[in-house]
Amino acid sequence: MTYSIGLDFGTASGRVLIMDTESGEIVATTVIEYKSGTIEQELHGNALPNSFALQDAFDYLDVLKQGIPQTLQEAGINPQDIVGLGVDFTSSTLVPVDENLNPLNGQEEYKHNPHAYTKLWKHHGANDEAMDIFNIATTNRQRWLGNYGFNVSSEWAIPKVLEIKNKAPETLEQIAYIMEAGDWVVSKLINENVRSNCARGFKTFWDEENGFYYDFYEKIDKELPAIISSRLEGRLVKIGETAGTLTKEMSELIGLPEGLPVAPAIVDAHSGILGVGARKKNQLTMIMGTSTCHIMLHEEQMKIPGISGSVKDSIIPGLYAYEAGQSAVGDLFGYAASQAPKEYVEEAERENISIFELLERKASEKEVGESGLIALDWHNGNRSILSDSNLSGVIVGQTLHTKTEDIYRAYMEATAFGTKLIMSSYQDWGMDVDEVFACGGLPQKSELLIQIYADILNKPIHVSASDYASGVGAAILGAVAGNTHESMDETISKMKQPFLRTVQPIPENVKKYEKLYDMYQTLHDQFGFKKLAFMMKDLKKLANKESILEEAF
Ligand SMILES: Nc1ncnc2c1ncn2[C@@H]1O[C@H](COP(=O)(O)OP(=O)(O)O)[C@@H](O)[C@H]1O
Ligand SMILES: O=C(CO)[C@H](O)[C@H](O)COP(=O)(O)O
Repeated sequence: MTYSIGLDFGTASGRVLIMDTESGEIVATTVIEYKSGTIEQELHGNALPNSFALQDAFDYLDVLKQGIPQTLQEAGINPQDIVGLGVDFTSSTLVPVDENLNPLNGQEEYKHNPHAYTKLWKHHGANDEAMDIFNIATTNRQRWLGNYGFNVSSEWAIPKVLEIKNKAPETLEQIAYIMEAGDWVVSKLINENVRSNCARGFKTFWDEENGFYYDFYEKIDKELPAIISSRLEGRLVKIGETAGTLTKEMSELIGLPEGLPVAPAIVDAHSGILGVGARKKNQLTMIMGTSTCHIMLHEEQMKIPGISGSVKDSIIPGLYAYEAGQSAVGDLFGYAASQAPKEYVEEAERENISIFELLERKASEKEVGESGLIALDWHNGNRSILSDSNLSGVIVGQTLHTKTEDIYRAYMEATAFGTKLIMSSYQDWGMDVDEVFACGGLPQKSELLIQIYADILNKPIHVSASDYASGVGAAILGAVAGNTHESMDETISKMKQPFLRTVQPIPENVKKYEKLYDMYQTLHDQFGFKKLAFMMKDLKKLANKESILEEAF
């Protein structure tokens, strides 16, 4: 028997999976929480701006050093039977490193310097830079931003690099490479600076044909082209290929055989597509966790406003993958749960259930529309379709009778309405949505959530049996790197996870939600209007799709 390892690095933890490459069985898993978590309020006693979300890359190494031996032991298998290893990671999560690929924050003199730390995908410290880049693109928006939804997000790599240049130029001098965290893990494993086409295509203004858009960088900042070519270049490896093999040093550290094939890193959400086995056009996959990503596959590239991006060969060789997303989903539910009143906390304790479970049960007892609330889920900004990290959350209709569970349910509905808007954008551009898949940590945790999504999208939703779809995807790429089967397609067929259940829309709820969706759209357009109006002006000129845009917005 042969096995493959998937390393899935999420927002709060890293997960190690060992999978049987023939049966697709997940033989063992380990979850390692990041010791420093997300560093948001203060760094070693110094306050950080609200927009900051940093991590300590040494925590990722713990996932390798502790997680892999622990999982091997639990699986009770011979490490020599492991044939490959794959890595997926959140993105754009950037690690600044020195010449030896060591994170800069590990050096004593940089311990207190936020710009020496990993900037997590949801770090919004580059909001001003993103807006500047968006404005600078005016002269050639179709070419530079066309494959990026005609927009710029502070969650992407280039604004974050520019932020370091603007706010900490002396630190930038000491940074040898700025790496996507997934590329960094792979590079450490094989001891070579390699970069995957997946995150690069989605987060850096790059495509395979033209490479980095150096003419655009030049317009943004005269020094940027040199910064990018020295700090972001590296040997390019494509999804489906092998990045390299495990070094002796790493082999001794993590207990896997020297020379083990390692796959290039894939963005975590994208990896989920492989895990559920979505391979055809017209399949929409929602990867639902701290945030949600909505991925579509298609054989053509279209410049769709408000969609985060499209990249060829980034998940399935030969197809374009489109990504859209919502920046706060599980995070928003976590925030709502943290606001629960004392009597709810006590009730949950008495019943020995989590606050999530208590709120879900109470919210399930409510009828659609009963609370009179409508919310906008922009508590961590809006990724799609407005791409504005400065936007904030809204809840209307509160009265003295509003209960915590009403708000909790309104937030769930808001995320589903946001997903409907994203799905409509795909449909407006000619991508039918025949099937909807849900994976990630959330779908299994909340039945109510998936029912609300089925009702609001008016689509049956197939829920993955594994809450580790992204890790499964990484293990699939590990098996592909190890040449386990004839083709990538065959590897996916053997290792993808089955569906746990299909949730059907309830017709009565569908009707009620249609009315609420109209209200949601009004609210969405009112509060997102400023940025939208700005985009509309250019998009009308560029995209020549006036009627569709007018309807959609
Ligand atoms: N029962 C639950 N209902 C709703 N949300 C939950 C529940 N349990 C955890 N969450 C939220 O799910 C998110 C974690 O999702 P998960 O997919 O496990 O992790 P990641 O995003 O790191 O990959 C957290 O933001 C948390 O607040
Ligand atoms: O932007 C991303 C993908 O492009 C992030 O990786 C993602 O949104 C964070 O993932 P998760 O919610 O699973 O932690």
